[in-house]
Amino acid sequence: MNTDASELNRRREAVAALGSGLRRLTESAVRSTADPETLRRLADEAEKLAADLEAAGRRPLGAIPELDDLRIGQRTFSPVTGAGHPSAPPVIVERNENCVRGRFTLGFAHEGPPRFSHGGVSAMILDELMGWAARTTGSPSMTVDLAFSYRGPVPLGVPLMAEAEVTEQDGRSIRVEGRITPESRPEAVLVEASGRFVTPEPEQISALFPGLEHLL
Ligand SMILES: CCCCCCCCCCCC(=O)SCCNC(=O)CCNC(=O)[C@H](O)C(C)(C)COP(=O)(O)OP(=O)(O)OC[C@H]1O[C@@H](n2cnc3c(N)ncnc32)[C@H](O)[C@@H]1OP(=O)(O)O
Repeated sequence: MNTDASELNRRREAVAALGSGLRRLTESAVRSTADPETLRRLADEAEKLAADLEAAGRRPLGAIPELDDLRIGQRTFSPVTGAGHPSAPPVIVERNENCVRGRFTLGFAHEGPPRFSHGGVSAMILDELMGWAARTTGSPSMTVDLAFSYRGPVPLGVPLMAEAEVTEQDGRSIRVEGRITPESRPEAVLVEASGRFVTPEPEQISALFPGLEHLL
């Protein structure tokens, strides 16, 4: 495959366009009040679209998409930040020296209590952003311990912000704090998180991610 810069850009734009269409479809599906005949007809069309995508080529388990850069948290198909993922908000991330900030709006696809986010969605967003904050130390790491306080319900359809920062590093262990707030009221903390991330030993990296060591 030709992977020069303009070809990668064309692919990136096409992946984002498909992701955007699928997100609209997902949102429409979970809001739909259509009759059973309409739903059955659309289900058949969805199966055909899936078969077309499968026939056009699929990456094997563990293969990193050529659009990704794991060192900076660029993951095209992440369920949190991926422009190509059908249920990612997606969170748009800015990285700074030892912290990251993400902006996003949640929809019906992320609903828990009526009108509010599912608690697991907030947790998933914080886990990923806190992981990328830990990565600002220069070492790849994995979540080993993560605790949340849900202080207020997280509204759907409202611009939100998630922030994560490294507060301590001791050898392989990195402490990270995170929070979700409304974008317009950063002082109103809705979810607070505190976690520990551990850098696997080189032999653990080789065992867990064979062949990917140079990408981490
Ligand atoms: C990398 C590329 C990513 C690249 C891609 C990243 C995408 C972003 C994703 C966001 C982040 C995730 O979700 S990551 C996915 C979720 N996480 C995981 O699957 C991790 C599962 N855990 C593991 O595989 C393992 O715990 C390792 C490999 C991380 C570490 O194993 P280990 O080396 O045997 O650990 P061990 O020596 O026992 O412990 C090391 C230190 O951590 C502490 N520790 C260990 N486990 C825990 C624990 N559950 N709770 C508290 N503390 C713990 C120990 O007390 C010790 O502290 P001390 O005695 O030294 O003080």
